[in-house]
Amino acid sequence: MQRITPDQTYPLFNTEATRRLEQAMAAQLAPHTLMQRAGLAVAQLAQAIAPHARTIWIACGPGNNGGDGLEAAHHLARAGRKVVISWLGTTETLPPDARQSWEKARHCANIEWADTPPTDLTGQDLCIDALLGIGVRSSTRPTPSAPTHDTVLAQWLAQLRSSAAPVLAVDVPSGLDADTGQYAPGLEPATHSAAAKPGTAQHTLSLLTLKPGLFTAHGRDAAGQVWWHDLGATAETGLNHEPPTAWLAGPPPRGGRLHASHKGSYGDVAVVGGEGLALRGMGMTGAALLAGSAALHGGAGRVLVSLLDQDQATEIHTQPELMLRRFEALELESLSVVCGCGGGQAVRTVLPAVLQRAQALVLDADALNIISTDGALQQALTARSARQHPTVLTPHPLEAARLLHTTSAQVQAHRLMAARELAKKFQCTVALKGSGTVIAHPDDIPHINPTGNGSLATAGTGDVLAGLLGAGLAAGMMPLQAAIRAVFAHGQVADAWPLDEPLTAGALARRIKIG
Ligand SMILES: NC(=O)C1=CN([C@@H]2O[C@H](COP(=O)(O)OP(=O)(O)OC[C@H]3O[C@@H](n4cnc5c(N)ncnc54)[C@H](OP(=O)(O)O)[C@@H]3O)[C@@H](O)[C@H]2O)[C@@H](O)CC1
Ligand SMILES: [K+]
Repeated sequence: MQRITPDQTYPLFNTEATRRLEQAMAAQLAPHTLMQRAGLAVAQLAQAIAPHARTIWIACGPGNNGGDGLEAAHHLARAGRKVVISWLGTTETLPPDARQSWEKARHCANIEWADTPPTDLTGQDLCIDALLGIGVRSSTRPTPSAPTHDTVLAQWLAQLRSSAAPVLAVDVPSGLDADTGQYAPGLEPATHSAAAKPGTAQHTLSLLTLKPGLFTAHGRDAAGQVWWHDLGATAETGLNHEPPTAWLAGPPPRGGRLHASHKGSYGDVAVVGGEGLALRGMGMTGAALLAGSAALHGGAGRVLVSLLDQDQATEIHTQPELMLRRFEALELESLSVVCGCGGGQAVRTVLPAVLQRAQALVLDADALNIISTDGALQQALTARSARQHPTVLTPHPLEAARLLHTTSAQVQAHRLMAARELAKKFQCTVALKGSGTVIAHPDDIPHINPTGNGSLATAGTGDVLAGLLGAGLAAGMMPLQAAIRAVFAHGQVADAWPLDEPLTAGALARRIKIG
C-alpha cells in the first residue's frame, strides 16, 4: 500500500482501463481473490489511521464497492473492533463477489447491522464509505420503482459527509466520477462553496489502480489523502499492457548550473503585456511585471519587459533586473516570449508578429481571449508547430472554453479531454489550470499536477506561472517538460506557504525554486 505524495510519477487509469485490468487479473486468480485483497487492505488502513476508533461504521452500497466494505467489516470484527454495518443491497441483486463477502460478514457474531445509521459518532470513531465506487451512474435512474433506494443512499452519503468522525473512502469517495473528478448528478455535497469546504473523506484507498478523477476537478477536495493498493497487479499481471489514461506528475529532475555558465546559457525571456491606464482606463502593467519577476526567479538569463502602455513607463523601480523594451526593439526570433499577461485589448496589435516570429511562446489570458475570436490568429497559432516553434497555452477553464467554443462547465466536466482537444486543435502544449492542472501535448499521455491548493486562487498567480514557463522554454526545455516543471514548482510554493497567511502573486514569484 502506498501513500500518494507528490514525490514520484504515478500511472492513472480510468474506469474502462481499470475494468480491463480487473478482468485480466481475475482470470488468473481464484474467484473472489480480488475482493478479499481489497477488503483486507481497507481493514488494514482503517486500523492504521484510526487505531483507537471506538465504533467503525461501514456504509455499504448495493454493488462490489459495498462488497469491499463487507469484506473489511469481517476483518475488523475479527480483530475485535466494534463494527456497525448499514447495507443498502438486496440479496437478489448482489453481484457474486459481494455476495460471498456479505455471507462472511453475516456469520460474524460481533457485527451490528443497522438500517438506520448511527447518529452519535464523534471524532473518536471512524466511518468507512463503501457506498459507491467506479460503478456510479452518471445519470439519475429513469425507472420510477427505484427512487426509494437511491434516496436512502443519498441520505447515508450526506450523513457520512457531515459526520464528526473521520471518513475512509473505499476506492473513490462515493458519488465522485473516477474519470473526471465530477460528482454524479444528485450526489454533490450540499455545501459547495470555496469558503466552506464540504464534509468529505479524509482518506481514500484507491484499489487496483489510481484513478484520474481523484486528482482533478473536485477530486482533490473529495478524496483527502489518497492511498493506493494495487491488489497485486504490478507483480502478477504487470500494469504494463494497459497504457495509462494519464500520469500524476512527479517532481522534475533537479539540475544544478554549470560553474562555467553565463546569462546567455539560460536564455532570454520577453514578457509582452500590461495594457497601460491610458488606453481604456484600466492599468494592468502589474501582470506583466509579475510574469517578468517569475521568469527571473525561474532562472532566465535575462528578462525583457515590453509594456503595452504607450511608453508611459520608462523604468521599473521595483525590480531593477527587468529591462524595459519597446515592442519593435524585441528580436522575437531569438526570444522566449510570454504574451498576454494583462495585455487587455492592446495585445491584439502585437499578436500577429508574436505568433509569426517568436522562437518559443507562452500564451496566457488576454492573448488567448483575442485568439479565440480571430480565425486568422488561430491559423497562425496552429502553423507554429510545423515550423518547430514551441508554444504553450495556459488557459483557465473559461479561456479554454472560448478557444473550444464551448462552456466552462463542459470543460470542467471533462478536464483531461478538454486539455487534449485543445492541444490537438492548435498543435501545442496546454496547461489547463484549476484544481489538478492538466498538462497535455498532442502526442502524449496527459499529466495531472499533484501540487498546489486554494491559496493560488488569487489575482496574478496565472501571470507568475506564465513567466516561469517562459524561463523553462528559454533554457531550451521541451514544452511539455517546461510546463510540467513550472506547474509543479508553482504549486509547491503554495503547499509550503503557511495556511494562515494569504499568498500574494508577488510573494509566489519570489519564492519559486527551480532545480
Ligand atoms: N475494479 C476492480 O478491479 C475491483 C473492484 N472492486 C470494487 O468494486 C467496485 C465496483 O463495483 P461495481 O461495479 O459493482 O460498482 P459500484 O461502485 O459498487 O456501484 C454499482 C451499484 O451502485 C448502484 N448505483 C450506481 N450509481 C448510483 C446512484 N447514483 N445512486 C444509487 N445507486 C447507484 C448501481 O445500481 P444500478 O445502476 O445497477 O441500478 C449498482 O447497484 C470498485 O469501485 C471497487 O470498490 C474490488 O472489490 C476489487 C477490484
Ligand atoms: K466509496
